[in-house]
Amino acid sequence: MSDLSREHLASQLAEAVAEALREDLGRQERALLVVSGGSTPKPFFTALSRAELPWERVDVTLADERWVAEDAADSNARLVRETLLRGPAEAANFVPLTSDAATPEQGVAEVAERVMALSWPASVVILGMGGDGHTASLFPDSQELGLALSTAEPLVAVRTPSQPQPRITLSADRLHQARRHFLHLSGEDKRSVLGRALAGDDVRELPIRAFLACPLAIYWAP
Ligand SMILES: O=C(O)[C@H](O)[C@@H](O)[C@H](O)[C@H](O)COP(=O)(O)O
Repeated sequence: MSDLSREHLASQLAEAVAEALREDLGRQERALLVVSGGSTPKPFFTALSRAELPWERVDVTLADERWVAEDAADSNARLVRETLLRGPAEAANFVPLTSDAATPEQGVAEVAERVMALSWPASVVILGMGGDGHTASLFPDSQELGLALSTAEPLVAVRTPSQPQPRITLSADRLHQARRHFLHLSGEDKRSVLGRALAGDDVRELPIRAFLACPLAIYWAP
């Protein structure tokens, strides 16, 4: 693992995303940025937070979220608040994907209203990928995967044996509603999984495949 190359990749991705936001803000009032959570994005979020742009006109939301309190260690909202919404980017408008409801099934309608009020299509969607080929919370072992891949609804509550927490995720349809898609991943294991995904077409086996047909800028470092 080369930290330097991952840091460099993160900076390159941050520059590309900042440029995309500037471009859209040059012709519309607001721009929507949809980001993924997990561990990979941290250096990217830090680099992007330093970008000089009219952040007060940028809405930021998540591709998915664990249904946990926003101050929980594994909250994606906490990750975004602590690493992206700093410095210049602190002025951005962050829209989290959780509510006070006890479960994502009870909270999904309220969160969907909040998300639908944003300025779609998004300027940018940043996807990550897990070792099982999931992206957002489109997990191959989730009983809601078929729904999340086919519904026109913006959000789906997800439970999956491979994850300790219930989740909420943007649907594949909603994640496709963006002008630009980026896939940010690192390491040899994920490169190998991506290679398998590119060589096949069964989306339910490797859900990242749902995004490999559309223009997708892949940012990978060892
Ligand atoms: O909530 C999440 O965990 C993410 O949205 C998820 O889809 C992530 O992108 C992958 O699981 C990769 O995570 P890592 O970057 O931690 O490998």
